[in-house]
Amino acid sequence: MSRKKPSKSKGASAPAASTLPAANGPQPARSGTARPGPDAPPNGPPQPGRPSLGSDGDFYDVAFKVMLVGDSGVGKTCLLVRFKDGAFLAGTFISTVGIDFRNKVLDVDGVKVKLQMWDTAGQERFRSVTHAYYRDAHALLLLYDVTNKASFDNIQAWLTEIHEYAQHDVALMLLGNKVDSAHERVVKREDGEKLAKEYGLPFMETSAKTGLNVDLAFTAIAKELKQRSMKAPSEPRFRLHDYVSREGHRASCCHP
Ligand SMILES: Nc1nc2c(ncn2[C@@H]2O[C@H](COP(=O)(O)OP(=O)(O)OP(=O)(O)O)[C@@H](O)[C@H]2O)c(=O)[nH]1
Ligand SMILES: [Mg+2]
Repeated sequence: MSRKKPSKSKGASAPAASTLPAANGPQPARSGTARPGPDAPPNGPPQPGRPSLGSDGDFYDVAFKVMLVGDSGVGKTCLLVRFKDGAFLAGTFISTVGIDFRNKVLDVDGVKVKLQMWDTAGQERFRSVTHAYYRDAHALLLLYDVTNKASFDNIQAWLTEIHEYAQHDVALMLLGNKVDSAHERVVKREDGEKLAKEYGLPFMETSAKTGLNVDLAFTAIAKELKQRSMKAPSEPRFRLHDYVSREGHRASCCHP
């Protein structure tokens, strides 16, 4: 069994994207799937009955790729670190170079779902690098910063890019981050809701600093992807929109 250690360093150079079948199927559990790029095995139907050991030493049933996109500085890396490690990266802003990734295995209704989370660089000069990864993504978290109007205005441009490069059925969620910075807020919650409605996207406001809605955003995506790939005929359909609007906490509720 392969025990390759995946590169986790910032600034990891971008491997070429691996080929996916048109159906954008989930990755079945098997060793070595933690490593993105040319060595990653082709996707295929999930095999929930055969939990496998990933290269991080983590058992999982099915794996999916989730990509974080949005302008530089909106908090993609911090959101990922908050979710993965439960910590906030305060201090000097270190912009991501190229692409970085982290893995986390979640228990979704008794199924071990491994999320391979790709943290992209928001800076324009890395755009061609990130384009190569879109088509392999099963889900995209599109972020803007509620204290930065330009990052909100750029959401439409990001959606155009997503439609151009991602799979047509990619699971997509819009996140307005940094809601802890109430005094600096320039994008109202209603504006985010309106934009999300316009494009038919599930929407939540988050804070990588306090952790507000961070676990929820990733869990919602994991539930959606797991259901898409292994829903039993008798099982009621998971509705991402409903789940997110029902479970999403408002910043004023002072959740963690
Ligand atoms: N107050 C507050 N600051 C945040 C939050 N999330 C991120 N930040 C800060 O915003 C800055 C940018 O965060 P990053 O996560 O590095 O931004 P990024 O989107 O990864 O940026 P690129 O890698 O350049 O694309 C850092 O100084 C963070 O400390 C948040 O939820 N609240
Ligand atoms: Mg970053």
